[in-house]
Amino acid sequence: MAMEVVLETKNLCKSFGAVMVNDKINLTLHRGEIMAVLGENGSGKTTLINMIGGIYYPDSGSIYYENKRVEIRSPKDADRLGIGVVHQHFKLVSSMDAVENIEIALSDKEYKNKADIRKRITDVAKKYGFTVNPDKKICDMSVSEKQTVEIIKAIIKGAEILILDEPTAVLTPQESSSLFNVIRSMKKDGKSIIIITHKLQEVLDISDNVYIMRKGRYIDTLKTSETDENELACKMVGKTVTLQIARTSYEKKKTVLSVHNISCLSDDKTVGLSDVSFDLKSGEILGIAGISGSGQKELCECIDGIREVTSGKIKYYAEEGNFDITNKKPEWRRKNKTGFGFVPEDRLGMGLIASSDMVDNMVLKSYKDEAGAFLHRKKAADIAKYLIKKLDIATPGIHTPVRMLSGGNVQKVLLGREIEAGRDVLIVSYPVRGLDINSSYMIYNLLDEERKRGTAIIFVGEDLDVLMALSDRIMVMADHRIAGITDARTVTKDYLGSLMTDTKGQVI
Ligand SMILES: Nc1ncnc2c1ncn2[C@@H]1O[C@H](COP(=O)(O)OP(=O)(O)OP(=O)(O)O)[C@@H](O)[C@H]1O
Repeated sequence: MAMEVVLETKNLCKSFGAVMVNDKINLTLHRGEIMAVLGENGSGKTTLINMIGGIYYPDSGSIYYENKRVEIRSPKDADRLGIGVVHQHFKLVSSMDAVENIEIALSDKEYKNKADIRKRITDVAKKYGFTVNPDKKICDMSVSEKQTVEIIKAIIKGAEILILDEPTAVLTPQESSSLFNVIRSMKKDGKSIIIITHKLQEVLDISDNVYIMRKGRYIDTLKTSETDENELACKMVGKTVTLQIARTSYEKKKTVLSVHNISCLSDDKTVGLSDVSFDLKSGEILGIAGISGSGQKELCECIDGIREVTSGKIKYYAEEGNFDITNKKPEWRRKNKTGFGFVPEDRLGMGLIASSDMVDNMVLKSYKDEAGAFLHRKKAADIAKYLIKKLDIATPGIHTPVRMLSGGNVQKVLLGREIEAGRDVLIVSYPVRGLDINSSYMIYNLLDEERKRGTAIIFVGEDLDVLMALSDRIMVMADHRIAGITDARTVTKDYLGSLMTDTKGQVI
């Protein structure tokens, strides 16, 4: 690796209120280096890149670009220096196509001509191995395509340093590996990359060095080729962590949910689900595997009552009696106490109010049907306190607005709320996206505890090893139908992989 230093931070400090979230941070990035930044949720990673990217201004300390001290007071300053940041929430105009989005992002007159921009996009795509349609509207693009536009935009704006904040959290494994190929060709071209990711396997796969933070402090920089998952996890958390998933065998008592031949439409009115049937028992985790977009989202939404089922039936067998919940709206479900815990894959639709604190957000979900405003607020406050302890949520307290929490901690609030609602059925889609490795295992073990309590769980996941370790059965979806339902204890990864690409819909 070339040893030329491109970026250096010296003693960078940033506090929010009384909390020091970056404490004397020194980081050195070399030309052509891929540096992974690793740290638990709330350890200060995003804050650090936000200072380098001009979103926050440091309280003290300095930043050097190519050995010259620089002032980065806005994202425009960062752009001018050649620092491009791709945030988790993309900054693109949905109604415009890629060319128009890049056009408005450029201050440089040279590229203001649409044909020039289109050519620049295709040149960059060709050079680094991206696939992109410059004339496609952002609203019609997949998450991965939108991310591609963001990265191309940064390169066209002249980025020599590219900073990616959890870029793979929203990508399928296949999309992640194409992104990594692009990152490798950028490195070959002399660009430097900082990547934040919680996935240790990715850190080992893509980076040259790993920069580790804990509770706002710098801990260590490790050479990737000389470390492993266990060392990374321990350095990050500050103690030995066991990366083990419990799977309690539980005698399944009764069927709680029965899905009979359901079909539905997708958002774009094509097939969303085709003739899907299965039963779910109390105390069972049914893992759902499949290439993203194979009907998992539609299935969860039909069961939760927020997507219309066009044919078929969904039945819920509760203590209080049997209910046909097909196409029953959330209000009806709430009134009849037939609602389920639900963590959808689209986090924005999860019903958290960013400006409210944890207590109000707890009240939102479950406790408003109970008598007495004071009582249910007290109960919600108790649950908020319990969750902070149980899930190790980093927050100054139960009355801090949720928007002030780090991404992973917001996610823990949501997950905790849905799990603690104590419903008979819990549906979780990609529950550990954005969570650090320690918190991810905390969640797996919490799901196991729920199973022990008799909760019936639908767990949509992407990591086949985790699905195989945690679930009782795995249902594989392909092409919006069931490709197979297998015993998670005996199935092989290869077999699951073959079902994921099977479009014949053969139930085993
Ligand atoms: N605007 C803000 N106001 C108050 N506190 C904030 C603000 N932004 C971040 N924080 C706090 O700073 C701490 C560090 O947050 P940061 O987002 O940098 O963590 P992170 O390491 O990126 O976490 P994650 O992995 O969950 O994304 C958190 O405790 C968070 O609550």
